[in-house]
Amino acid sequence: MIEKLFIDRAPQPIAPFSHACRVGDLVFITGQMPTVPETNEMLLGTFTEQTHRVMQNLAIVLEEVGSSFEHVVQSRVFITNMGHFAEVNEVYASYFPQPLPTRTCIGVTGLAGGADVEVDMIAWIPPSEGNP
Ligand SMILES: C=C(N)C(=O)O
Repeated sequence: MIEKLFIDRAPQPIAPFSHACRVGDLVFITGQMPTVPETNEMLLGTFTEQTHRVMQNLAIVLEEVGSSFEHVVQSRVFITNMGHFAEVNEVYASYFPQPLPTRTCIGVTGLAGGADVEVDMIAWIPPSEGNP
């Protein structure tokens, strides 16, 4: 069964998608943008600022589905300028315990809403009271 999840606390969708789809103990999370959840406005700051916001948005979704950065198995990072690769990596890595999940980084010509950073993830949902 596929469970399509809508997360109230996360930034609201700016395109036709669910925040996440759960299949068994895996959750597939839509690419998060640097959108501020409280205002639903895009934070178009530096790559560092945008990456923090993106990772904070992913933290909201991970928490709401009963997972965490520790349980991410794969991510994809999209950035509009590979000149900021190192800057994005530093912020990105700071959210994970070691060892890191698998990842692909892709340089793109543009992202929705004029953003410079987008990250999507696949994560495992470990057993818990709500997920026996
Ligand atoms: C923002 C997106 N993740 C999208 O448009 O697909």
